[in-house]
Order: sequence, then structure tokens, then C-alpha cells
Amino acid sequence: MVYSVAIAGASGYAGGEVLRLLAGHPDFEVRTVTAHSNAGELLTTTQPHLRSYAGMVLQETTADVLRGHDVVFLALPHGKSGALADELGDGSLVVDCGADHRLTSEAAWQQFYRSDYHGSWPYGLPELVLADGGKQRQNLAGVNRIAVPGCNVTAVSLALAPGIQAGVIQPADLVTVLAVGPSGAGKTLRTDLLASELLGSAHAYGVGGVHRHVPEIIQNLTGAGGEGVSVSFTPVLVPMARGILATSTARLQPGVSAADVRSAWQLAYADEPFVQLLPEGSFPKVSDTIGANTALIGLAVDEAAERVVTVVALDNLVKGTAGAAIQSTNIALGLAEHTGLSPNGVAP
Ligand SMILES: NC(=O)C1=CN([C@@H]2O[C@H](COP(=O)(O)OP(=O)(O)OC[C@H]3O[C@@H](n4cnc5c(N)ncnc54)[C@H](OP(=O)(O)O)[C@@H]3O)[C@@H](O)[C@H]2O)C=CC1
Ligand SMILES: CC(=O)N[C@@H](CCC(=O)OP(=O)(O)O)C(=O)O
Repeated sequence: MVYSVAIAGASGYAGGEVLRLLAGHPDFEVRTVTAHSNAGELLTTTQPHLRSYAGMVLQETTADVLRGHDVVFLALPHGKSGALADELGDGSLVVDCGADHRLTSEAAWQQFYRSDYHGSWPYGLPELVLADGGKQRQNLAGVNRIAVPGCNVTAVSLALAPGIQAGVIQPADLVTVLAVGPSGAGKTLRTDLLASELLGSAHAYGVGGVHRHVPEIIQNLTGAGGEGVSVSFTPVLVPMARGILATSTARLQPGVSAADVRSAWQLAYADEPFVQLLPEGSFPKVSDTIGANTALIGLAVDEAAERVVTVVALDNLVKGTAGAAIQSTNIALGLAEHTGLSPNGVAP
């Protein structure tokens, strides 16, 4: 069976990456693409690199246009998919790349997003370790709604959940500083994203516990078994088109050895082709993950500081968005989880 697909927000970065990956997927056929200000234009006007779709025209983003497809990917600005999704029937699998259905706490949603709450959907991070030692993929089989994680959240959650679940790091006093490229902010014109502001520089944003990914990180690490999770999260905008490099540190639990620490992460990811722990002494580069549906993890114990240090690299648009969306969709539909996805990146 070939599943019919519609993509809302197809003119944007996330929608474009879903399209790029779906072009290599044998089980999906993209029938409809929609946009907002670019509706009526050829898709290749805004996505000139997506030659497989030459001739497709961007339609208006409405429920009527999106309804009737087997799978609908929503890649819209925050706050724009909640009401739209409510109008799509249960017959379609709806996969939201935005934030509207990620948080299980309405209070946290209101505090960080300040817009109407539309409830939470099954969370699309298959490799996320859960408190019982299982993985989030067990909650995705057969579902008809998927909330794709925030890209920064994916990096931090994959970095820390194994240590929390295994009880080798303390869930309080986690610290992450994360370098991210401007594609994470979408195509929106912003003066702080101008090349002249970005090139040759780097700046922190969302500083002081106010970034909207903080509650999502806490939700995931609590789900991994952490009680009293607290995280100081600081993103830093750097001049690379794509990619995330997240450096996270956590206090060691008393009496835990460096070998205990490494085996916690090894156990979590030994069978995961898309989340790979690097050998001792190796740390990933963002450039190792560009175009790949892969998160690479480096791990060390800082004995003097009594902290575990993890370094995670991933492509925000692939493992951080479109790859996670397609991987989770494969699971929901009962397809082989890795269909249409590659652990290999492009280099140089
Ligand atoms: N970029 C990333 O790394 C990641 C993005 N995401 C999420 O994916 C979603 C899309 O992000 P991204 O692709 O980066 O953003 P872009 O700004 O690149 O694209 C936004 C898309 O939404 C459309 N759009 C804009 N305003 C409206 C509106 N009022 N109603 C309907 N459609 C609208 C745009 O259409 P048009 O161009 O025609 O105006 C465009 O297709 C966001 O929720 C984001 O959080 C998630 C993880 C990572
Ligand atoms: C550079 C930049 O602004 N990055 C974005 C990443 C957002 C993202 O991809 O996640 P969402 O789906 O939650 O938007 C940020 O830190 O907010």
C-alpha cells in the first residue's frame, strides 16, 4: 500500500526537509503541499533544491485541503496547528512538527507559549528512555496523532535520559549550553538572523530559564524516572546553517564509577542505529551529522568536578525534526522503523 500524504507549511524549512526525506521513502506519495504567503506559487519557487516535486503548486493551508490524506504533516508556526488539527478527522495520521501538542501540562503551555492549549499527543522521539527501561517507541505503534519534539529538546533528552533512568546522575542541577544554527528559527525574516549579525559571532538567547524548551526537557527527563528535575538551559546562536551541539553536565550520584556511567548509555543505545555513543575519548562534530537522521553522543566523567559531561551533535532539521517525524510515522503505521531514513550524513 502507498500512503497519500499532505504537507502543511511545505514552503518552510521543516516542511521542506520532510519533503526531501519523503522523496526517498517507498511507502509514501506526496499529493498535496500547502503554504501561507506563498500559496499559489510553485513549490520549487521556495524549495528550489527539491527537484522531485517540480510542477507541484502550493495550496492554501485549510482543513478542507488537508483532509482525506492518509498522513498529514503539519510544519506550521507555533500556535497554528492546534485549531487546524482539531478539524482533521480521525481517519488521517496527523504529525505535528510544531510545539502545539508536545506538553502534557496545560500550566506549562500557558506559561511558555501564552496561547490556547490543545492537549498533548504521543511524543515522537522513539529512542527516548522511559522510567521502566522501555523506550518511547512502544507508545507510538498504531497511533493517529504524533507530536514531534523540539530540536533542542531532542539533543538534551537523548543526552541525559539514560543516566537518569539508570540512577547514575542526579536529576537536579542539570546544566546545558547548546550551540544551534539559525535554520532552527525558520525562514522568518529577523534582524538577529541577518548574515551580517551572525557571521563571525555567537550570542546566547532565551537566557535565564525562559526558553520554551525548558518544560519539554523537564517533561522528558521526568518521564525517564527523574524526580525533582531541574535544568539550566542556555542556547547559543552560532554561524552554521544547520546543526546542534549540546554540552550537558550532571552531578554524579554518590558511589558511581566511570564504568557505571558509560554502561548506562551503552545499554540505552547499543541497538539504536540513529543514536550512537562514541568510544571513550571521542566527541562528535556537528558536521558528522548533517543530512543524517543521527544523534552522536560523546561521554566523559569529570572526576574533579564530580560531574558527567555529554556532548550531543545532530542535524536540527533531520533527527531534530523531519527524520523524527518520519521515523515515528513509520512506527505508527507498522512500517519498518528505519524506512526512508539514513544514518549517513554529507561531508565535507
Ligand atoms: N527549523 C527547525 O529546526 C525546526 C522546526 N520545528 C517546527 O516546525 C514548524 C515550522 O518551522 P520552520 O519550518 O522552521 O518555519 P518556517 O518559517 O521556515 O516555515 C513556516 C511555514 O509555515 C507557513 N506559515 C507561516 N505563517 C502561517 C500562518 N499564519 N498560517 C499557516 N501557515 C503559516 C509558512 O508559509 P509561507 O512561507 O507561505 O508564509 C511556511 O510554510 C515550527 O512549529 C517549528 O517550531 C521543529 C523542530 C525544528
Ligand atoms: C535558532 C533558534 O531560534 N532555534 C529555535 C529552535 C526551535 C526548534 O526547532 O524547535 P521548535 O519546534 O520548538 O521551534 C529555538 O531555540 O527556539
